[in-house]
Amino acid sequence: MPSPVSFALIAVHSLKLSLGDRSYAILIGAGLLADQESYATLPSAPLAAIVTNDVVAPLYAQRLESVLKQRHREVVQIILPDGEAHKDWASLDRIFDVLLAHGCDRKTVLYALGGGVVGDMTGFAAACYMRGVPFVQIPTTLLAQVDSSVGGKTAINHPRGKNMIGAFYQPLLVVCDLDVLDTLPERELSAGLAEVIKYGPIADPAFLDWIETNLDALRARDKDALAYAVRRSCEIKAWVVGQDEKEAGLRAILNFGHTFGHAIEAGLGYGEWLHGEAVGCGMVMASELSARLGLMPPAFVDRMRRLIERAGLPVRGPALGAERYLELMSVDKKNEGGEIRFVVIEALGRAGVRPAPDTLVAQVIEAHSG
Ligand SMILES: NC(=O)c1ccc[n+]([C@@H]2O[C@H](COP(=O)([O-])OP(=O)(O)OC[C@H]3O[C@@H](n4cnc5c(N)ncnc54)[C@H](O)[C@@H]3O)[C@@H](O)[C@H]2O)c1
Ligand SMILES: O=C(O)C(=O)C[C@@H](O)[C@H](O)[C@H](O)COP(=O)(O)O
Ligand SMILES: [Zn+2]
Repeated sequence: MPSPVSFALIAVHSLKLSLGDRSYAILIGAGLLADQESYATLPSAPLAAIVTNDVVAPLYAQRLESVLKQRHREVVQIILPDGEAHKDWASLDRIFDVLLAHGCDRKTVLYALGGGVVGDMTGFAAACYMRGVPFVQIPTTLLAQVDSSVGGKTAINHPRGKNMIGAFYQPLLVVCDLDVLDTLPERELSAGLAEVIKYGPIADPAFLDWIETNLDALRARDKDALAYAVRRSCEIKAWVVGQDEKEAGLRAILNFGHTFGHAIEAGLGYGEWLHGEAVGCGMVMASELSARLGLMPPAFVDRMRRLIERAGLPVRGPALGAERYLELMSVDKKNEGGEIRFVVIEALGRAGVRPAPDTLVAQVIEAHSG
């Protein structure tokens, strides 16, 4: 595990995700989106496309287009409908239609400007268009800055399961501009905190302590606190992905809370609960499972539930019924041979993946839903 940076005023910081010739920088700082310097290492190409949505476009697309026009002859904007419900084939088709209509070629650079939904779809479009074009992540939500923009998981949803159609495809660069978090709705900030909290129990107990101490500052959008949270989260994610890009093993720890969380998202039809909300609640359930398997003490479940609640997140799942949860969780990429596999905490800062008896999982669900 990389040793943590000190919690102090951070200007622009550059981390590296090491993946051989596909390594890339993760820039973190204020005002980076409209700073020409942020993009200096990118290849020059005549054409570029900004992929964004109808909420983010009015806020930031023009600013990005102005700076990119200094690098590219033509910059196309592709504005998708907002929301998780649109992380689908129709949005992907729209991206391909516009790219083809503008004669975009293999050198065309795609810039994902938005949250995780835009980032995941732009990455998948970049992986597919002409069998692969370069793309850049410019995450504009806390969740996207601490998690989805880093690591190259790209996908769309299927009604039966979350992120079921996708590819591993790495960006050339990630640009996290902390200033854009100013306009983020409070509910979305809380959703991002779920993925920040995740890194503590799976990899870094000291970070969990730090989050508990600094949660109020994070919710008040203190820039130093946010800078540290983004930086430490990206450090941990880059450390994991750098060792296991395609989730042969270790990377699955980043899925803590997601087996239950994805069931909630799919079960409610994508969008009613935010991804971060479902993951927050899913982490309470996965903590309970860890305790019922005898791996962690009951006090750990209380600690996680209290922190997730303090972050402004729901801690009880929707009343879908244990049987429906189990049915939904039977569609999960971690499953093997028809067996549902869960990320559990084995010791504070260490996670593992294992199956659990349906009866035990049902008890966990009954205890934390409805
Ligand atoms: N690829 C990965 O590794 C990974 C990791 C975590 C999550 N995800 C995916 O990410 C998605 C969730 O991402 P999200 O939480 O960013 O949701 P999102 O992309 O839907 O964005 C949340 C909301 O905030 C709006 N928004 C974005 N930036 C804004 C800004 N600066 N100011 C005001 N509004 C803004 C968006 O338009 C949207 O309405 C899910 O689909 C999830 O599966 C992927
Ligand atoms: O990067 C990863 O690996 C993660 O699991 C990060 C998760 O936060 C993210 O939600 C991811 O998209 C879930 O992956 P999936 O393979 O379960 O779809
Ligand atoms: Zn997630």
